[in-house]
Order: sequence, then structure tokens, then C-alpha cells
Amino acid sequence: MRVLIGSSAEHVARIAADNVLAGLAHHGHGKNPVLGVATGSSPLGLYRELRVAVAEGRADFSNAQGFALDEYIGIPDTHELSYRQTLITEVCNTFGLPVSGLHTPRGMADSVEEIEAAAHAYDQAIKASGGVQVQILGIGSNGHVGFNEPGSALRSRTRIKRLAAQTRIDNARFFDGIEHVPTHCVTQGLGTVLEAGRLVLVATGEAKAEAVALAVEGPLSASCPGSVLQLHQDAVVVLDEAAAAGLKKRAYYDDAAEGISLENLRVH
Ligand SMILES: N[C@@H]1[C@@H](O)[C@H](O)[C@@H](COP(=O)(O)O)O[C@@H]1O
Repeated sequence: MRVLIGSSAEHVARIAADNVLAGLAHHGHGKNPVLGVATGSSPLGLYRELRVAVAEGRADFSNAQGFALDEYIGIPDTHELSYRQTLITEVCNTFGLPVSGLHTPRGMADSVEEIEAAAHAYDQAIKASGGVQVQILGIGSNGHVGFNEPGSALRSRTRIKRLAAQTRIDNARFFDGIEHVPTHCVTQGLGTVLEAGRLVLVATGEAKAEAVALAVEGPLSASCPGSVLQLHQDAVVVLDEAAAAGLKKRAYYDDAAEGISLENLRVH
């Protein structure tokens, strides 16, 4: 795992965008990007940086596919608070990933079985695309990734999940009161997320410091779903100072952030 700490919101966004683009070049050879996209405030600066990269000719998402991490159950995907509409605004309309290439889990159906079948088909669609090359992630204040709440199986697949009380409180700001926040969602499983070529997790602000410390330095545990990043071969965690405040091995991360080159290996 690489832990990179930016000095400002803009710096965090730039570091994250650079790591997304490098990840696409490495895991996807730059052609037909398959990007895992997340809602939430954490990746918004990163999305704006991807727009800059497109404008400067350093990136092209016009043939890309995007797979969302999650969707609320019970909100039509045409509703402005659905994650589909949120991602159309924040991803498609920002850096040009085509709406026709945006996949979101199905959160509305006539039966639970239909939602479960669609969740299974979602995992198959990810596989059929060749797999997510770079997965963008945020982290909830309770350590959730996607909507994999504490207690989620570390090898879980896309499925229906009950939202934690804390998550509903955190997300109530988007709704007219907590009673309107859905109680359930469909989320990619932690096992699904782990299959992406690279994971880029962005977290900012002191409210994330405890979750980040547990995810990065705590034990691998379903109690902190973010700790599953410790199992991944190419995970990058991009933080601001506030979100990094609970880390004990900060000096090491700063040293390692120099990267690996013949020069800094100091073999001569
Ligand atoms: N399902 C989403 C997550 O994908 C997101 O990472 C998290 C953090 O959101 P924010 O970045 O706004 O703090 O909350 C939501 O519940």
C-alpha cells in the first residue's frame, strides 16, 4: 500500500488524479479505460483534475466504461438523489465518460429476487468488461467502502446491504430529513472491489482520521471494511493532513513517497 499525503485539497486531487491515470496506463494499457467510480465529496476534486487532464490531451474517457460502487434501493435511477444521476453529473458531465458507458447497480425492482439477480449480473458485467482497471474509493466515517458496512465479509460480492445508522446520519444532509434516507442499498462487495487492478482511496478531513488509521494501520478486519486494502497489491491511499492525523508511521510514508528509481535506490 502507498500512502501519499497532500498539502492542500488541490494537491490531494492532483496526486489522486495522477495515480488514477498512471493506474489506467499500467493496468489498462491506456485503451478503453474501465474505471470504478464512487459518489461522495471525497473524489470531487479528483474528478475535476481528470477534466483538466482531458482538456490538456493527457487523458480520454470518450470510450471509457464506468462501474459505480453502489446504489440506493427504492430511489428510481432517474431521481436526482440516485447515485446514477449523481455520477452522471459528477463523472460523465465533468470528464466525459459517456452516459452509455456508465453502469450502476439496480436498486429498483418488483422483488428482492430481481434485485439479487441484477446484483449478480452486475458482477458478471464487470468481468465481461475485462475488469475494473482503476477503482476510485472514498471511506465512510465508520470505515465503510462502497456501502460495505462494518461486518461485511471480506470476500463479499455485489449484493443488498442494510445501511448502518451512522451512514444514514452522514448522508441525511442530501435528503429532507433522516426518515427519507433509504435503509438499504446494493453495493459491490469487498471481494468485487479487490479484483480491480489498482485502488485509489481518497480521504480528507478530521472526521475520516480514525477510519483511515484503522484501515491503513489497524488489523485486517470486517469491523473496518477499509482494512481490506491491505490485501491488495496496488492500493494507493491519498490523504490530506487532517485525515492523516491518526497515522503512526507517517515518517515512513513520507520517505517511501519518494518512489522507486535507480537514483533513489542509492545502489551506487
Ligand atoms: N457510498 C458512499 C461511499 O462510496 C463514500 O465513499 C462515502 C464517503 O462519502 P464522502 O466522500 O462524502 O465523505 O459515503 C457514501 O456513503
